[in-house]
This record gives sequence, C-alpha cells and structure tokens, in this order.
Amino acid sequence: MPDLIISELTKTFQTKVAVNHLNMQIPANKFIAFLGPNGAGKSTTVGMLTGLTQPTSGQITLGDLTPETLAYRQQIGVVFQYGVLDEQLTVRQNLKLRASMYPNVQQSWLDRIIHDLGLTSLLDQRYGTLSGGQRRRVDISRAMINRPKLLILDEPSTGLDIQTRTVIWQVIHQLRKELKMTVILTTHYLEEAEDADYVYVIDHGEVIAADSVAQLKHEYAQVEMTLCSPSPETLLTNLQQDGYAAQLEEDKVTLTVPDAQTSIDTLVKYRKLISQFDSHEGDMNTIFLALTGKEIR
Ligand SMILES: Nc1ncnc2c1ncn2[C@@H]1O[C@H](COP(=O)(O)OP(=O)(O)OP(=O)(O)O)[C@@H](O)[C@H]1O
Repeated sequence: MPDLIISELTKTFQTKVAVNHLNMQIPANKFIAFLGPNGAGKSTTVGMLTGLTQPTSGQITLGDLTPETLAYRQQIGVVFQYGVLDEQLTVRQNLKLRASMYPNVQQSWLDRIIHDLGLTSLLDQRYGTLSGGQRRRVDISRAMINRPKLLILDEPSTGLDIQTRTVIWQVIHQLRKELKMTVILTTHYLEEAEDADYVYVIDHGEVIAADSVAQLKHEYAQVEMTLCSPSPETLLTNLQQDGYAAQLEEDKVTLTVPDAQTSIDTLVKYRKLISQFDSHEGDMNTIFLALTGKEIR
C-alpha cells in the first residue's frame, strides 16, 4: 500500500473548527494511534478518511486515490463508534449482504474471520439482539470482509470488558501481520495507544505531538519516584530545601524527576533517609498531562 497522506486537512462546522490543518504521512503496515480527549476531532478525522465527511479544505490521498472514489473505499475497512449493521437482520445475513458489495470475497475468508472473532454460534441471531461486545466483534468482521489495506478503528473498545478487548486485539494484530495492513486507531484508552508504532496526540483539532511511544516518553514523561523512609518528614524537608517538588502521601514521599539518571542521583544523595523506593517512567497519561496540562480521562 502506498503511504496515506493527509495534508492541511481542515473541517469546520459553522464556527467550530473540529479539525485544524492536520498533516500526516502514514506508511504501510504500521499501527498508528490518534490519542485525544472527547471532542479532540478524532471522529471527524475518521469521517473524512472514510469519505463520508467532506473536508472544508485540505486533501487525503492513498497513492492516486482519494476517499470519494470507490477504488479507495474498497481498500479500507472501518469500525465506527456506533454499529452500522441492520438490527433486524441476523449476523449471517448482515455479513453476506456486506460481502456482496465487494468483488471476489471468498467463503473461506468469511469463515475464517467468523471463526477468529468467535461468531459461529451467533450467526443466526439478529444483530439487534446482540450484547455490546458481540456487536463489536461483528462490526470488526464486517470491516475485515474485503481484506482491507487500511483498517480504521474509531474507539473500538469503548464500554467493552477486558476479555473482549483482548480477543479483539489478538485478532487485529494477527490479521495486520498477515494482510500487511495499516491500522489507524482512535482512542482515549492509554494502554491501547502504548502498543502503537506511532502516536499522534490530538487536542482541539490539532496535532500537539507526534512520535513513537518510546520517544514521547523520553521527551515528555518524567520519572515518578516513591520513597519510603523511617523519617518521611525529614526526607521531605531536605528534598524541598534542595528544590525538589516533593510531597508526602500516606507516609511516603513522592516526587518526579526529569530522567532515570536524576532518579539514581537522588537515591544516592538521600540514601541514609531511604528504606525502600519505587521509580518508574511516566505513562501516556503523564505525556498527555505534560502536553496539555490536563488529564486525558
Ligand atoms: N456535525 C457536527 N456539527 C457541529 N459540530 C460538530 C459536528 N461533528 C463534530 N462536531 C464538533 O467537532 C468537535 C470534534 O468532534 P469529534 O467527534 O471529531 O471529537 P472526538 O475526538 O471524536 O471526540 P470523542 O472522543 O468524544 O468521540 C467537537 O467539538 C464536536 O462538538
């Protein structure tokens, strides 16, 4: 698959700028996360990537193709936030109907995704009667029918239990390898973004940071330290006098330092006052907090 190129993509609703001059170049066979809070502009971007929402300005190209063409749409699969299948039809009827919209869908492929997503026993049940997790598994199988080169998942895990999430991600990662598929995921689940090859952090319709998870952590996530002490007040006072923004939380002293080396230096310097410690790099939430000054959820 050629790179997916998004240039100066903008969407305005009346006076609201939902997506503001987005620029991205997404290579084939990568797992990309769009991480942002409610209202950041993720779904609007997905709408434009699927050709359902017309951009106010800017372009999306996949090689020679643009989202309004049939050829582009035949290369993508989409899992929308809300199901798009017919509630009155059974799972089997819905999948058959969808398969008939693409040329050359082999029954063996359909059987494979039905099996992998654990849908065999649900085939004759009406879609409208399925549980949230069951629906989502059907939605994903629908998106996979045409063996997409680009799979777009708009908050696929919202409201799902951990077992369903695990199954879904195992199947997606396996199919991604087999089909050399690019996956774009929008999420505010930080754990999901941690698995991505590359993360775009989006807020107010703009990309505020874009990098690998490792690099984002290196740049924005500080090291969080928790120190146990026989005399925590003394340790706290000493740290504060030396300019650390340390706090006392339930008899433990907590502080953040810029990097692992500073954390080691701190442990050595105050070793006589420290009985135990925990020190770890911040997660995606710390990164989001560092970038925007607010929690992601
Ligand atoms: N059809 C519309 N008319 C007016 N405003 C809209 C429309 N669609 C989206 N918006 C606004 O655009 C902004 C971005 O919305 P969008 O749904 O893209 O965010 P999101 O990042 O997907 O959020 P969430 O995580 O809650 O799904 C929001 O302020 C939203 O209210």
